[in-house]
Amino acid sequence: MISVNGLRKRFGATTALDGMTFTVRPGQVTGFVGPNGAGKSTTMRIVLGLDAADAGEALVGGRPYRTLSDPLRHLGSLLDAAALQPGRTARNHLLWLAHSQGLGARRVDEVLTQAGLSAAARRRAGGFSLGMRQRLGIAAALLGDPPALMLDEPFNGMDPEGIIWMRRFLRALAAEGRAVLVSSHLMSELQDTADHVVVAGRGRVIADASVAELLAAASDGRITLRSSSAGAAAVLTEAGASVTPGTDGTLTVSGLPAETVVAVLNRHQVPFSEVTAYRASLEDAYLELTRDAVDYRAEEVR
Ligand SMILES: Nc1ncnc2c1ncn2[C@@H]1O[C@H](COP(=O)(O)OP(=O)(O)OP(=O)(O)O)[C@@H](O)[C@H]1O
Repeated sequence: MISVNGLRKRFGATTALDGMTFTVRPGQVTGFVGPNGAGKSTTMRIVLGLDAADAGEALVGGRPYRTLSDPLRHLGSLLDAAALQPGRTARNHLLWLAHSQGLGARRVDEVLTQAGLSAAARRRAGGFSLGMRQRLGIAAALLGDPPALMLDEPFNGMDPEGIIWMRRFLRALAAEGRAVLVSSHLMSELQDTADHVVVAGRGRVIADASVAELLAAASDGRITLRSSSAGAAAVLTEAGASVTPGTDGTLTVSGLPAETVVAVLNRHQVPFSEVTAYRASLEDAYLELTRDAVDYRAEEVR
């Protein structure tokens, strides 16, 4: 288990962390998302003892990371997949890490297989694509067979096949009972992967909930329907609903139960089809939550 309690951190005039607090539970993939500058990397660096917090604490299995005598057996981490010696082969890179922790070559070969890198084990890591470097980073994180994993943007640079592999792999690691924290810019990457999501903004937690809860809140009892009649939006608005036209000819309706929507359209003899409960995506939920916490946003195109 990883717990982050009231972390505060300033860099000069910038407040990077402003009371960041959350827990990463065993047996779950916890997504850690938020706009640029939300404080995700700073939080992870503090968990690993690479930065010192001004206040608060971060614990791994109940202890500060710096006090662990064999840390790779407690927490595996991937912060920067590009950080490796380009001249070393993948296997030698892992052997070097393994020896520093009293782990043998057999474990190195196991994690190379797990990460799908056996065939590339004797190639120089400097020639690896970003996706392969991510796999090598994951292999390194797994060396000590730790109960907790913390991965910063592991989907970065992965091709579609790699993304599917990574999703399944993270799920399997959580199913083995590990606590898995995964940061990402793209909420969509975490769909079908994360059980739980911590949304950060401006150095603190904006939402900390299960994926099911987030989706239910963002769906908010809305329904969608399809109608070719221009009158549909008008009669529903008049009946008290709020209506948003979609780009695909659908209307999203909120503020009225489905039965009332159907009754209103029938009463006004407005043709319609496909009345369904609106299902928000994780991306929708995220955009709604972070609307006020984004530092940099492109001007809307008019
Ligand atoms: N070493 C540093 N010196 C000065 N400012 C820093 C430093 N590290 C982080 N910051 C600032 O702290 C804030 C939080 O940054 P952090 O990298 O933790 O956010 P993030 O959520 O990981 O962002 P991103 O998604 O862009 O990686 C930002 O405003 C950033 O500019």
